[in-house]
Amino acid sequence: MLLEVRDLKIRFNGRHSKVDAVKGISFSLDQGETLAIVGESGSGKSVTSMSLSRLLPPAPKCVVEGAALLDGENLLDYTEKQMRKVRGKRIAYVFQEPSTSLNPYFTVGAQIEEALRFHRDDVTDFKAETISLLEKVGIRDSSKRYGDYPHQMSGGMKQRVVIAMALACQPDILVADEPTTALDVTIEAQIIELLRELREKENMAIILITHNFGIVDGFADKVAVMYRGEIVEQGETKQVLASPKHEYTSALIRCIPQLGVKQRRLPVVDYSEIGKKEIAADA
Ligand SMILES: Nc1ncnc2c1ncn2[C@@H]1O[C@H](COP(=O)(O)OP(=O)(O)OP(=O)(O)O)[C@@H](O)[C@H]1O
Repeated sequence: MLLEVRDLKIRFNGRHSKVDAVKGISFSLDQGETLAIVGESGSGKSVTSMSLSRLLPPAPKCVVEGAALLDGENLLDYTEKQMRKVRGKRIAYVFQEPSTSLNPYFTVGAQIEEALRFHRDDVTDFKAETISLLEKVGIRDSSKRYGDYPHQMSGGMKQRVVIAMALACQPDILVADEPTTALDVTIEAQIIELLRELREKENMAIILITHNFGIVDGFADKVAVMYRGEIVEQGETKQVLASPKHEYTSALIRCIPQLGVKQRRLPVVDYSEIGKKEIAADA
């Protein structure tokens, strides 16, 4: 088992209030496997993924309990120095908005090279490796685009550059947190296709965080559905899609737009209907 998260709890302590953002969740990930964490805004998906690299504010503002075992070692017990060897190198992130991950004052080539210099002792020709990474993520004319600044690229291209930066570190786990939300639908499909290809070529495990069940089908091996800080259902994607056990999962699946099916408007999730109970087997 590459990653095993056990009874993870995350609490934010404000001056006047406390938020239990994650209430004891468990999941696991094997090498080369893809897990999708699906849920609506505020359900605790991002803080879960950020806790794995300890990117959350320190205690007492944010208290994280439980265990996140990477190859059997609990990341939550790591010192800051040990953690620096995990970030990027073992767990890398691609966030929603590529512009926030790129520095506008440096060329994309320089930014990928910086990641290589920091994380890879085996590379000697940084420029050549950068150009080959740009090619790998599907950027045409990569030797020319190497010298581009982020503003000279489209949103989809910038997200490809961010993915190249993540790949530069050869991570075991790539966390893609809503990687296509800021992009239009055709570009979304291309980025998901790129992640699918890379997973196979690089044998990376992927955690895809999304509110959109539509991009999970055919991409993720397993899915965990989060609702208000809890995983209400998890399992093989095909199984969950074919016969969801929880009302919230069914509601999310009903929101996937279907090609050829005319819908005046998307269904609305009716929260009054969502309890802890599972759907009856014959429902
Ligand atoms: N730094 C913080 N301080 C206080 N509360 C926070 C902080 N970060 C997140 N939270 C709270 O934790 C909860 C879970 O947030 P999280 O960002 O993980 O949700 P999410 O499911 O990823 O949603 P989104 O897709 O909108 O990012 C929310 O109630 C949020 O307000």
